[in-house]
Amino acid sequence: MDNSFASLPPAFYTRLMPTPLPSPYLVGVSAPAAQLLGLTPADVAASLDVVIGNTVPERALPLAAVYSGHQFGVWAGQLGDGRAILFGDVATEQGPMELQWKGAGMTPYSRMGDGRAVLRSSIREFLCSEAMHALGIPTSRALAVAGSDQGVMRETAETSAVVVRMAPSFVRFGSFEHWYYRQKNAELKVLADYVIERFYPALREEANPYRALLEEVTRRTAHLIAHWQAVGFMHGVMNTDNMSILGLTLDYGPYGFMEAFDANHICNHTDQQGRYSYANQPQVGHWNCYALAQALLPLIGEVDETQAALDVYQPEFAAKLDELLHAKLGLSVLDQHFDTDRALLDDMFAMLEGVDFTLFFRRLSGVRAADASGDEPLRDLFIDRAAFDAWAERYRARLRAEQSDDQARTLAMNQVNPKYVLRNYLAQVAIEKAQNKDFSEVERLLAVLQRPYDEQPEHEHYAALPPDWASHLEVSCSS
Ligand SMILES: Nc1ncnc2c1ncn2[C@@H]1O[C@H](COP(=O)(O)OP(=O)(O)OP(=O)(O)O)[C@@H](O)[C@H]1O
Repeated sequence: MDNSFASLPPAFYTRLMPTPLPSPYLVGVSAPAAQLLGLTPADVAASLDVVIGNTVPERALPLAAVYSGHQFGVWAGQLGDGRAILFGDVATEQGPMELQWKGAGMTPYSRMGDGRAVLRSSIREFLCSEAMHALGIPTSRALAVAGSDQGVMRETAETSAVVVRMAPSFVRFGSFEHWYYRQKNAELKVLADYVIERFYPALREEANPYRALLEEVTRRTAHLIAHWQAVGFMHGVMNTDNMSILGLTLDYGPYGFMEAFDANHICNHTDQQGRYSYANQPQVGHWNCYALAQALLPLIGEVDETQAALDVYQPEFAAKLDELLHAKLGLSVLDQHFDTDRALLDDMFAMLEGVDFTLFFRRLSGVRAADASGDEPLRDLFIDRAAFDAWAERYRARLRAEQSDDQARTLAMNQVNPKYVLRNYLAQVAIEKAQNKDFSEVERLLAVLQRPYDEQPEHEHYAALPPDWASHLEVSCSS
């Protein structure tokens, strides 16, 4: 095991060891994540001491990286890996993957924190990382989660856990902001060169590789957020220290999937102003790229060039979202339908208010082009049936302009509209069982979420509307 990040000068991190936890137990393993590393779940289970951070793999060089960032729009100064420890990278068929423990103890960047993560939030990160991957959305992965009964204090007493997560890199926008705000241009350049060399080698040939880097990261971020919007994912804490330089979904905290549609929904109870609401995510993504642009300005050199790189955000986001929404509706993007499609989509979102987001799109594939005979299950989701009927007629008219027949379209739509997403209450059920040492639901739920587009008749209830008690669930930054 190597640690490429450790090839950077020592100013970028602090070498340290994880702090052991007593009597660890395995909570869950992701078989596909293990497979990527050439391991079986049994191999991972046999290495429980490594998963929890009590044993450091041979040749690993554990370290905590320094970064800064804007939190809720305000410059927060130095942050850094306060509870994540990078221990090395492993070659995989998708290129080298860095491995981190999250929750493995204090680091010099822990500030007021205890360096720990609770079982609840660790299960949420584990499940959602793998669920997002299965949905086809760029994300950090999670190999395994292990727990220990060592207590940690949050709003109430909870127990500790560690997630082993993986990504080609955990470098964040805030990693660049860190050096920019300290006016350390030499370090800024070292970091940018490292990222280009390792993750964007094609950009070395560009006239201005730093401008090209900004443009590419901006494009990836725009695409990532289009994916989030299309699947109804809300990140909850889109601070610049949670924005990946590779355009991955990073840091699963108080996230949520849209249930009863409300464009202004805020999934993070701590976010009282709704800065990170569903509707605001695209704009915040742009704002965050702006913060990165500011940090890269000394390397790019020209304000106009920097602005031009940033300007790709809006058109890239709009085009990607349009493409994804068209696919969700089983429509092709055709210029001659531009205006009707715009109106069809706008009116769809207006009509969707209060309707379950995931069920709506999944059931949409049952609509037939010729008549209303396939409408029923979808129509049942609406209180205002007349409004639905009127929209469905327009949708049908538009479907008739497509080449595809109903059957082919249904199949294609079911490949892009998931049946199973990680609803908060599903995670909650798994968490409560796990808190009583029953990890079977973590395993079952993970297996369901790893095939989100498949009909799984035996797991139909995982696709159902949330129960009444779920409306009282609140997730916050506390983790
Ligand atoms: N319990 C804790 N102990 C120490 N540091 C913490 C703790 N919780 C959060 N932090 C630190 O506070 C900052 C912001 O927290 P945030 O919840 O966004 O990150 P995180 O979930 O810990 O980590 P990551 O972004 O690596 O997934 C990060 O620098 C993080 O390391």
